[in-house]
Amino acid sequence: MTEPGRPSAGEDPVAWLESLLCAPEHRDNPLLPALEVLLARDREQRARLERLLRISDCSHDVARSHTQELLQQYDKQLRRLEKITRISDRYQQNLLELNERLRQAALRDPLTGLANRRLLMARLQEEQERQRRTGEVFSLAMLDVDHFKRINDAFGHDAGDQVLCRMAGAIERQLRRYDLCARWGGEEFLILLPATPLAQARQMAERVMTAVREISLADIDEAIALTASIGLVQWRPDEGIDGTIQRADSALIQAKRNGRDRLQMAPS
Ligand SMILES: Nc1nc2c(ncn2[C@@H]2O[C@H](COP(=O)(O)OP(=O)(O)OP(=O)(O)O)[C@@H](O)[C@H]2O)c(=O)[nH]1
Repeated sequence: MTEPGRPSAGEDPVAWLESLLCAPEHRDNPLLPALEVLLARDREQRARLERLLRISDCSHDVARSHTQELLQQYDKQLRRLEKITRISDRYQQNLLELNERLRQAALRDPLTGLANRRLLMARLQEEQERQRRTGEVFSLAMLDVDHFKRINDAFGHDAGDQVLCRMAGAIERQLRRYDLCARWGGEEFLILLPATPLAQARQMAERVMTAVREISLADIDEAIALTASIGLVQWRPDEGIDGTIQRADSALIQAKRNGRDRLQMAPS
């Protein structure tokens, strides 16, 4: 039950006041004009408040959608960046591989895949410096295929190339991991044997000569017998690298003069 002169539970006090002001029994009440003014002001304030709330909600919505848009753009840029990074990684990898292939090409003989002169000279330089530090000597073998021109002349240049490649393989199979065989030019090979005195180098050179004799050329011609001559030298601390190579070359010439298919050691 509503207490007389009070709004019922849950009733809006403004609605209650409006209903009181409209009631005919209050028409002559002297407070009526003042209450009507207050009521009008209250309505106006409520309307303003609602307007403000609407504007605030609206700006919230705008801010929210703006933030979402920025987040989407950020995600998109991030995905793009990931893609670019992946591509750039791939390019870098390709570039590294290309560099490595170029480096290899600059240091390798294209026909046999052996070291070329440049790589051998660099290794000889290192060996010379190492010898000065450790006192260990190295040996050098200059190997030349015997009568190679005959193979070229009889079976053609391609067959000659095949023989050179098989020579390279046969020599390398006799070497240790730290030895280095280079193609010095034409049918001439230079073998660096680090930390190897002459007597030990001689055994290795003989093994190489045997391996050369055992190369099979049956697919080219049954009758070819492949042999090589070797000039062998031990490095001397009092000479430069060129001097050592020169002595190996002289020993090789001597081996050829002595009848080929043989090893000639240079005096130390
Ligand atoms: N197939 C082929 N032949 C080459 C290559 N480089 C050089 N030659 C040939 O190797 C031959 C070397 O001949 P020579 O210097 O007379 O020597 P040789 O016939 O081996 O005789 P000796 O060394 O005196 O036993 C020449 O015919 C060159 O043309 C090459 O890369 N491929």
